[in-house]
Amino acid sequence: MTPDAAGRGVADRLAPMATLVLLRHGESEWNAKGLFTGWVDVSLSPKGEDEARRGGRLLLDADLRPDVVHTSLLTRAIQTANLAQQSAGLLWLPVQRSWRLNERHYGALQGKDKAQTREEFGDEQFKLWRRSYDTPPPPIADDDEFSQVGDPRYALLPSEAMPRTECLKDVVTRLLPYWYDRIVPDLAADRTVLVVAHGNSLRALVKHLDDIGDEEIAGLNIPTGIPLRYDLDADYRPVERGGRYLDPEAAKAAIEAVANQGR
Ligand SMILES: O=C(O)[C@@H](CO)OP(=O)(O)O
Repeated sequence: MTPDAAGRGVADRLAPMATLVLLRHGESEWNAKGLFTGWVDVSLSPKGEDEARRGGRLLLDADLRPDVVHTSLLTRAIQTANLAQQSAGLLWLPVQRSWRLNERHYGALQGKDKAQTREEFGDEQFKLWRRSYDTPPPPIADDDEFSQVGDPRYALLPSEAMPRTECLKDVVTRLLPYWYDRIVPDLAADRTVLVVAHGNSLRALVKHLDDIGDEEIAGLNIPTGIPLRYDLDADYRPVERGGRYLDPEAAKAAIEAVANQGR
């Protein structure tokens, strides 16, 4: 076997090096109502709390014990991490939070009913705003009741870095520094990493991991509350494209439901 510059053989480089588990928060109160949410800080619904606990049990059943947790700054992700960790007996784990894992900012659509928006603007525009890679919704006004300007949790974020709307491409841009600078070092230290985040911030991360094309990403939906396991090689790329949901059957049905929202 010919060693590479670092003295590793091909087999070493392809051997799984680290485990990453992605978990979308459980159903939120606004998921249940069919409203665009984005950065609006809503809580989990009772169903979402159950999903989060079940997510923790799925980790236990799969013998997956994360060493560290990363969440967004939004309550629904924080609650999900807490409930999942609690049901897995892991409330003591170190947790880091960052706005870079927040949901995509949904701009002026925040607080709007998905079905009504689809009726008003048509299927094509609705799909573009929801799932296209590079078409952001119109920006939200700073004095809108659903704007996050002035929210103390973003006090350290300079005004020009505070999104007023985002497309998925913008999310990839603000998320990748966190991936490279905060998550990869944990993986490099042989830690199993749990990332508890959101439908679209996880779509951005999965796009990067699986190297999904800008058109193809429109068809990817992430279900609430079902852990998705990725074993990564020495380049922090998935050994198996798409990873593995810990409950594949439930994931299939839930993915379908997310895709059909607003109908
Ligand atoms: O409203 C939102 O912020 C997201 C996730 O709940 O919705 P969608 O799946 O429509 O992008």
